[in-house]
Amino acid sequence: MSGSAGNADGEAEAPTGSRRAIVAKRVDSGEADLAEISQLAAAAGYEVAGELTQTRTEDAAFMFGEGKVAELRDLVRRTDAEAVIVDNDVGPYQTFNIGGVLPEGVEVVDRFTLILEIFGQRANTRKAQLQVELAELRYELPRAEAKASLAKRDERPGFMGLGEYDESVERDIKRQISEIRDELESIAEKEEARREQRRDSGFELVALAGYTNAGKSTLMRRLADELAVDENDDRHRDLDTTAESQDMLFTTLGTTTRRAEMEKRDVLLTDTVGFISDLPHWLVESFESTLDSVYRADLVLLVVDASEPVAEMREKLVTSHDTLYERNEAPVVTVFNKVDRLAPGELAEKRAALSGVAPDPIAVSAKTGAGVAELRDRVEDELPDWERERLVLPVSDDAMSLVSWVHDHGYVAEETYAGDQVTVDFEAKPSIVARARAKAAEVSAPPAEESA
Ligand SMILES: Nc1nc2c(ncn2[C@@H]2O[C@H](COP(=O)(O)OP(=O)(O)OP(=O)(O)O)[C@@H](O)[C@H]2O)c(=O)[nH]1
Ligand SMILES: [Mg+2]
Repeated sequence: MSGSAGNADGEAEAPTGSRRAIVAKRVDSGEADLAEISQLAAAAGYEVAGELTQTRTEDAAFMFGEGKVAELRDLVRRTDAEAVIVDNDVGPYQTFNIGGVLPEGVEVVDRFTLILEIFGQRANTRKAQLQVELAELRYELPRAEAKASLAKRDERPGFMGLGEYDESVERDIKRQISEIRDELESIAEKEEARREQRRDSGFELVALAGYTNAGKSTLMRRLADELAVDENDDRHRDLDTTAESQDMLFTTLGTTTRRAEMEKRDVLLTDTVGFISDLPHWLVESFESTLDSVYRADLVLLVVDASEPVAEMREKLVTSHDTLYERNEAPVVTVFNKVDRLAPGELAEKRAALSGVAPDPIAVSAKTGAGVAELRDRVEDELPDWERERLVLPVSDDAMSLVSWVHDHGYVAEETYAGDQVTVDFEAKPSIVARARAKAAEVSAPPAEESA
């Protein structure tokens, strides 16, 4: 029914053909690192045709120094690039000014626009599309004014293809934003209701979170049953049927929920969009309803790629904690993934170096499966405590259906029959134990003979 929306066989996608782009970045001090912006460019379908960096304070008009912008123009000409991707928070006027120096038709793309391009390409559900649209509009809003005055000055007619501009554009953007917010809110409410319903059915909700490309989806497949959630819970279909993995940033955009194999607990594991640094709050907020699957979980597994250098791991952990900080309600367990790539001794060193941001991490390889059994145990340990209860019931049809309900909603340690009595010794969430007691009271009650 749900046509497979993603690309099927791990074939690297080139959604828009290869557009050639220059990646550029300015830093106040030190050396500009283009690794991540280049990966983002590749994820958006660009081929990186050239690089340019500058260490200097920000130029108000051009972001880079004017001489550097001239260099950029020459590089664009030489490489025949169609776009310049700037890994800085480029203001509307700076964008306009850089564009004015570049050959006609060459686009200036900043980090956020690039990320939105990637999200736009991956958005295959109504919710994802709305979130991307919301983020685009929120990006556009402060620029609308700048464009209006630029267009009025007629310095470059049809600036960014938007033709005439007036205040009504701003009003229109605001109206669209509020409409999309309303729709997203109603989606979020439905999802919250679904989470509650799942909790009522005895499931614990565990979410995978972490920087993009940390290995969340790969770990999901390790931990989860092949059984898709909708087979357990047929009223609700989750999004994609598979959580894809690729060595690419933002492979996952939507949310996938699977039942995870645990010893005692019934766990629903959710994989979702990864975190990335230097995102403005409006962009993170636009994806709030997707991030709710993390924020509202019972436990968060914060996955980090442990094959990266300590400094990078630390930065990514800090970004992840910042993203979680405001809204997250659940306990967090840090998972050092990709330990198959570590040299002997490296794990201990990294653990020690990162103990401040990653206390007591659990080390796994989602690829080989090493450490995954320990991770399962750890998840069960960290989930909120269960209560123990023992019910003695008269054997009857009602009692048997209660016993099977208890099996479905908790962990039965022992079930014994003696004479016409059955005893179930079990553990479950406090709310489940309370419901089991109430049901037991009904089952055990003497046949209806209430006096009138
Ligand atoms: N060597 C090694 N590679 C891994 C391991 N886990 C994941 N990978 C690789 O890391 C890359 C990213 O994995 P994903 O599972 O797509 O990562 P993700 O966190 O879901 O990434 P996004 O959805 O893009 O945010 C893929 O190429 C995986 O094959 C691991 O334990 N060891
Ligand atoms: Mg993923």
